[in-house]
Amino acid sequence: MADLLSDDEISDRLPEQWTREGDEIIRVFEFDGYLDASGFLSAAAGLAEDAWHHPEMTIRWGEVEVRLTTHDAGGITENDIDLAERLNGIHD
Ligand SMILES: C[C@H](O)[C@H](O)[C@H]1CNC2=NC(N)=NC(=O)C2=N1
Repeated sequence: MADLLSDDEISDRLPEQWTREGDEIIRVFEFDGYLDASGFLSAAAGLAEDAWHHPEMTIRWGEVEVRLTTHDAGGITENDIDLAERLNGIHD
């Protein structure tokens, strides 16, 4: 199981456009409409399954909010950072 990251490690490794809220890292990905957001959601779910690391994702018109934490560790680990970077990669 991945170890919890320290506050400094989280700050240093937080990917672009992501913010930290307590035990989670969050990004709201923006899109031109609902179907674009839906396509991202599906692709993101595939990356999560590949990583075997599953975020909470909320789809709204024109955006997908992604919240990542490592439940098994009770906080933020490198698994969260790594998946956040991969999600940036399919959007930015
Ligand atoms: C049993 C299963 O391997 C675990 O629940 C995995 C699955 N996906 C997961 N996703 C997240 N976000 N955190 C976990 O600790 C986690 N653990």
